[in-house]
Amino acid sequence: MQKIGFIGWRGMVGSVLLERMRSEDDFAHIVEPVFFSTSNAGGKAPDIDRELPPLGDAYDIDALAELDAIVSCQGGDYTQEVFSRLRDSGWNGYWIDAASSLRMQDDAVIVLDPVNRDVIDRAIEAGQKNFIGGNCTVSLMLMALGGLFKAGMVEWVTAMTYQAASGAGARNMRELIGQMGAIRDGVSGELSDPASAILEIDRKVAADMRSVEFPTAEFGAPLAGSLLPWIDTQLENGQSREEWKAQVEANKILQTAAPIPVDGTCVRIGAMRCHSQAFTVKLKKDLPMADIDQLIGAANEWVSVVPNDREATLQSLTPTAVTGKLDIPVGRLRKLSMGPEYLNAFTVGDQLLWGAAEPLRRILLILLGKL
Ligand SMILES: NC(=O)C1=CN([C@@H]2O[C@H](COP(=O)(O)OP(=O)(O)OC[C@H]3O[C@@H](n4cnc5c(N)ncnc54)[C@H](OP(=O)(O)O)[C@@H]3O)[C@@H](O)[C@H]2O)C=CC1
Ligand SMILES: N[C@@H](CC(=O)OP(=O)(O)O)C(=O)O
Repeated sequence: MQKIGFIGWRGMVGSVLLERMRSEDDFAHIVEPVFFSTSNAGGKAPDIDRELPPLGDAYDIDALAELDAIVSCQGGDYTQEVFSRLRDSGWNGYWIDAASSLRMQDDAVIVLDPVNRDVIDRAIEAGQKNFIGGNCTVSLMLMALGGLFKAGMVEWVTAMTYQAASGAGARNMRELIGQMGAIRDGVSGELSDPASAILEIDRKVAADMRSVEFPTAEFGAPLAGSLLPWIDTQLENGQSREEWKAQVEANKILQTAAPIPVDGTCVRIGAMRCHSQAFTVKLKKDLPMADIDQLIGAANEWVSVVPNDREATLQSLTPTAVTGKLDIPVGRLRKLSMGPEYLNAFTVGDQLLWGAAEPLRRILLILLGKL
């Protein structure tokens, strides 16, 4: 692989990918990186400490067809528009993509190598060419609970999620902060007066959040000071599309012989870029807690078990503690009162790192023979 194209590198996921690739010196393994744009062909390529040609046109099928591999963080609309035309032109290179469009196709592998390296290796061996990053929530769940799945201990899981604004996009992150600011600004006078009545502050906050002036163009409803128990589109069976992805993608990543049920409620909360999840795991048998800790904590080099005590939890198991890091802490591990086979667990992960950019960075290295 000599010539590798990057599309969507200036977006939020693409920027995190580039940042990781620069900090790990990945470009040293790439003979000819080529950067593209959907909006600024001919513009300046990003700084990767190397002379680069101007940006190519991301819709130029002939230019794309010269590449050995393409990494796209541009989004599903772009994939829909370009991928089939490129394949129809006879292109047989590797397509690596953050978007969900191709994930469930038979000829696509969902990549999360700390969990499914065996699946990836078999696919490469078999000549498969489409390697797609998983849904952020699913990838973070499997990074956290992969040890239990691998040991065949999981009968079913419910995942109740607390998903960050970043999953909805950069504009949504801005809107969340704008909403926080609007709430604060509406009661700044009362806040500076310690004697002001809290119920009056609360009344004003609620009125501001319900007013038509409150900034909700992106989320469609107030998120700051509230939450949104629906993510992505609506399916006929009552699930949100985000909830549907949990089972289908997890089982595809793991290539399970019989599907393991995974279902729950996906909720947007006012965190910036870390998704949290509360799990109930129905174990296949009553495993001792020490064995559970061992299975979870030894599954990969990023996961760690947080002791189930208040101080450690508030110190290490929050979006604030995890943001910007590859760490996957798992805590609140205890048996539930439903019985010894019912395990409670809670995890937090950066949805732009393991949830989006990192699996793509790593599949590229695998295909380059560097991982
Ligand atoms: N956000 C997430 O958490 C996750 C996203 N994904 C997938 O990745 C795709 C990309 O998501 P995301 O990175 O959030 O999308 P962004 O909206 O941040 O970026 C997408 C593209 O928008 C263009 N763009 C237009 N204006 C700007 C601007 N001011 N700053 C930066 N880019 C701009 C860029 O294309 P150009 O340079 O060509 O103009 C950029 O590549 C998603 O559609 C989704 O399929 C997957 C997992 C998680
Ligand atoms: N839907 C996720 C983010 C995302 O982009 O997911 P997917 O890659 O499955 O479309 C969220 O809102 O948090």
